[in-house]
Amino acid sequence: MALIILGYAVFAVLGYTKSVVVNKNIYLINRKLKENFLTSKMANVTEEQEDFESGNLSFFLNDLKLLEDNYWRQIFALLGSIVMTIGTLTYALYSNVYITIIFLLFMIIPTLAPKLFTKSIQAKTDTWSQNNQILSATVKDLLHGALLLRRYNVTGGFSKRMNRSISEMESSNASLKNQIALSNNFIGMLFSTFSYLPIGLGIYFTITGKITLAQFVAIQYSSSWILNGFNQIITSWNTISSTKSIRTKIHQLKPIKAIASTENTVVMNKLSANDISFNYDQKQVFHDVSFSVTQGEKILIGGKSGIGKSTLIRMILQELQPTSGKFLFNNHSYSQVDSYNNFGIVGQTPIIFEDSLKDNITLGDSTANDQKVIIALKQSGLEEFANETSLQMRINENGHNFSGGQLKRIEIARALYFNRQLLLIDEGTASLDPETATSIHESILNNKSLTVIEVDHHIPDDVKKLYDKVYELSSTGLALQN
Ligand SMILES: Nc1ncnc2c1ncn2[C@@H]1O[C@H](COP(=O)(O)OP(=O)(O)OP(=O)(O)O)[C@@H](O)[C@H]1O
Repeated sequence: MALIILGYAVFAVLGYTKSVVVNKNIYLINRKLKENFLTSKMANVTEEQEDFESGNLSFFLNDLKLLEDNYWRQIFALLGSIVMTIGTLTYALYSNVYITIIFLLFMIIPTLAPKLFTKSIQAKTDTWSQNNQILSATVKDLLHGALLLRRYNVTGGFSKRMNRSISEMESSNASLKNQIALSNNFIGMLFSTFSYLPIGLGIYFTITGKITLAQFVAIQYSSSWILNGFNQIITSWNTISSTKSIRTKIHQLKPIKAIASTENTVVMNKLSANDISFNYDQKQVFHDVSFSVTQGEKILIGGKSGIGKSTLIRMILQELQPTSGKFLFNNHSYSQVDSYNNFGIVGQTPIIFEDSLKDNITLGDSTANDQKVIIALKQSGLEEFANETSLQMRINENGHNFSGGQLKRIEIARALYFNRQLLLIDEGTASLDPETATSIHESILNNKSLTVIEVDHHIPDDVKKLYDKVYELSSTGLALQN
């Protein structure tokens, strides 16, 4: 009795140890995989990528979870089954080679069966993944716009879209699980059926004296272990193959590019645009645009909405290539990495991270020198936060605990902290009240060491006076206004 209890206890400890080892490995694999995925996506982002946030968020949370359950855990299960099967197979072969081979031959058919299901399971996994992405985009959109919907008293707004996304995702989830269950049960049935047939042969051999009764019993017992082992191997293999498209996407991850750092900045003397023309496909946006800006100079480029001001900024950043003409930095061609190393950008909507004020300025470098951050805060007009206590202040989601003007100044402080000598401002103050916009302009335009190219079409005349040059962009080129 005590021996039996001890046996069960040993099995329990072994079972627990196996789980701990598997979970430790899954932890290490997931950590590495998720870090690599996120770093690669962040390092290779471009403005053109559709559904970048919702698509990747869904892949990160859903597809990688599916990969854990249906790939990594199955790999460990597969290894366990292989060890068990080889062990019992060796024992069975030792008992009687011929009967064991007959058992194995009967298993060929169920072993081939998963091929029937591979394609349909993969297709259902792909549908599940797409529907998860659609649902993520819907959830992100609805939570982002929840307050607006409430303010219009239409909390049920977009309910059709929400219901459709949820139901399509859940139904593809159920459909995928059903398909895997159908496949596994079918394979299980074949294994059971084909394992009974050789038993008849075993009985015949025993009756005719070709094998002893002891051998027959040994083979029959071990055959059920072998059968289970094979069944588990095939089932795991079947589930593993359903994750093929997820694994393909991981293999296609682009390598991590060099990340821009303050060490790579060079002294800026001049940036020039020489006869720049640009088309989106066949549609001409503008042509023959030329200008230059030297160190410390501030220029403003106006022009009606849709004329191509943001397009021009993206070309300066080398994110878009001109149809003809060339941009030169210090009289040389330059790459996108050069532009990211040397140019700071302030856009219409501030990009704010749910983190400390310091991390928002140093972009996550909490080991950065506080004094350097404090200087950047002062230079950008955020004196009230230019102290060590305020640096640790947490900025809420979307910067809700800061004003629009303060968030804008945080973006400017970021560029100054990173020693960006050329600031590209794309309608940076358009959403602010005139007083705040003027005050922000004053702190930027009075900074002698900063070079500024700003594109905006609603800058008041008294602020226009602060620029060295004011241009007007039109489809036929750039005209100097002062
Ligand atoms: N990815 C794109 N594909 C095709 N056309 C585009 C694309 N992005 C912008 N456009 C078009 O190019 C033109 C210039 O757009 P751009 O955003 O540069 O104008 P803008 O002067 O900055 O406008 P605004 O002042 O309203 O911000 C517009 O007609 C716009 O519709």
